[in-house]
Amino acid sequence: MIFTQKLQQAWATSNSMLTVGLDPDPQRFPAELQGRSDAIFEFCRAIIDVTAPYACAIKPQIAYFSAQRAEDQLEALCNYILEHHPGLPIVLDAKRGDIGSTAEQYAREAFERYQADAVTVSPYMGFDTLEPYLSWKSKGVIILCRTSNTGGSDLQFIESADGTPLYLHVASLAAEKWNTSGQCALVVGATFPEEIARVRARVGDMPLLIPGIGAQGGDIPATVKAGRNSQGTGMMINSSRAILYASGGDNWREAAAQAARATRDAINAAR
Ligand SMILES: O=c1ccn([C@@H]2O[C@H](COP(=O)(O)O)[C@@H](O)[C@H]2O)c(=O)[nH]1
Repeated sequence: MIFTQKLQQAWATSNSMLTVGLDPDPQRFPAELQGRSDAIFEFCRAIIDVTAPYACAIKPQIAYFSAQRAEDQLEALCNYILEHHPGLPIVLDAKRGDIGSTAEQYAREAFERYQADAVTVSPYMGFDTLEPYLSWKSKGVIILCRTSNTGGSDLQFIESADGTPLYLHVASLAAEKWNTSGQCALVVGATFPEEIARVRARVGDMPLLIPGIGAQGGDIPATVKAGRNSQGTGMMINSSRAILYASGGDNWREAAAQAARATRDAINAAR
């Protein structure tokens, strides 16, 4: 199934726009998993199982796996999601960006090796570097636009002669020229609701991946009001650490489920 269709179905069936981020940090794992060689897989598998009812997508951040030499565990997790939660889109957060020949390999890594439904990419090397991802016609290409970190303004706020900031150029290009597959989406941070609203005004109903609630302190009602599309959906609002590490004690599974449900409910209350 194509990415946007799978996402639409997930929004509807889960009644949720929460994306659960997988940023597994072994130093923060519960005692029962310490020292196990499969700890990353087991931690993330449990998190996926308990939060899936409240989520519209799962977003593994690849650095947390590769830094631990745990790419095999990420592969196993993606297989697990496909088998046990087939309706949940997998968004591989890799923020790739390189010349076309290398981008072809990154696209194969995301879509063949990890069987992701979508991958995050950087737009700053231009359209030819996005084409290898776009040639996978059913796969989502999620382009960095207005990131959630404060330093994002260093470049993304640079204005062209007509006063348009760079992040809005990216939004316009993504909506008007680059979306050759119809599967593009944009990353905009929940820490900047005003910019979310400006991006939404430029891109119609295009899906937005919105990190920055939870540990980064983004405001949920402001985010939802700024980012919802004409259908009242259109967002994958990501929370990682606030869900993964809701408790470091024996009740970590229940605490993660509770955090995911409360976040889903807070998002829905603002719709
Ligand atoms: O602008 C961006 C783009 C990506 N991220 C990623 O989202 C999660 C956020 O984690 P939290 O624990 O919920 O803060 C993480 O994987 C980032 O790499 C982002 O934060 N901002």
